[in-house]
Amino acid sequence: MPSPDSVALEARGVVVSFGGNRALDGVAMTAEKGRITGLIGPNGAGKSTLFDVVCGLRKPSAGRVLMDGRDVTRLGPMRRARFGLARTFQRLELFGRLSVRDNLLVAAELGPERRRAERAVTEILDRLDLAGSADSPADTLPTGVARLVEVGRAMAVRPRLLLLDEPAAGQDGEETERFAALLRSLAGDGTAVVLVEHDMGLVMSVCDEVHVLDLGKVIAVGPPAEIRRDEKVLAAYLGEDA
Ligand SMILES: Nc1ncnc2c1ncn2[C@@H]1O[C@H](COP(=O)(O)OP(=O)(O)OP(=O)(O)O)[C@@H](O)[C@H]1O
Repeated sequence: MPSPDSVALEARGVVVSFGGNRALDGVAMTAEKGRITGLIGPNGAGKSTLFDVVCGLRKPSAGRVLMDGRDVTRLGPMRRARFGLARTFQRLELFGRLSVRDNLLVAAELGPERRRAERAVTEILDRLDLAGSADSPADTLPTGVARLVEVGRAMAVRPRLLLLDEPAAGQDGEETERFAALLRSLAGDGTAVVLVEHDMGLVMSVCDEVHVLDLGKVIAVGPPAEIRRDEKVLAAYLGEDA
């Protein structure tokens, strides 16, 4: 059991229905500071819906969300962001005509580092190895790089809880390796990182713990080595359309 002080995020008994479809059916999950928590599951399992609930974009019909032990279930996305939550989206949400640097500046100027926003952005660009693309308009970037910019924009608000929705989609092998190192260094700073990702190699190599969702229910929680040979998990993925 993690100590209460180390838990950055706790979701309890979360229920979300779309008409008759229970997208989340009593879901619980925790994410700890300084650790990378994977959230995996076949298509339609409920991963993005759980992110929507955690960041305040969707109200659950039952259940609670706690950040640093504080119940934020009734708070909107802006208040949660002020408490230190940042998120990237599966569908890219960059300002296409703004440069990479300006995309990051917009975020940094909203965060705790607004008084040194330009310096903070330069540091992030270096950390992401994006200095060479700083002046490129976001809509000219290859997808893998654009996803990295999204992560940089989330980093620019100095989050304590960072939700990443398929950040490695579109990256090649080398980019994914660099990205894995970045995730480890973010966790090393004390950030609680939650990773939704279909690249199982990445999930299994970087995550400290993995939660598996299937049809709106958590079917397994554990370290990657256990999850990889869990029969319920294997069965859920075998049932997925290739
Ligand atoms: N806005 C919506 N309206 C109706 N149904 C929705 C909506 N959003 C999600 N769903 C349904 O809820 C379920 C969970 O969807 P969700 O997108 O959370 O899954 P996911 O695990 O993120 O899938 P993927 O890996 O394909 O992104 C699916 O059955 C989906 O069709």
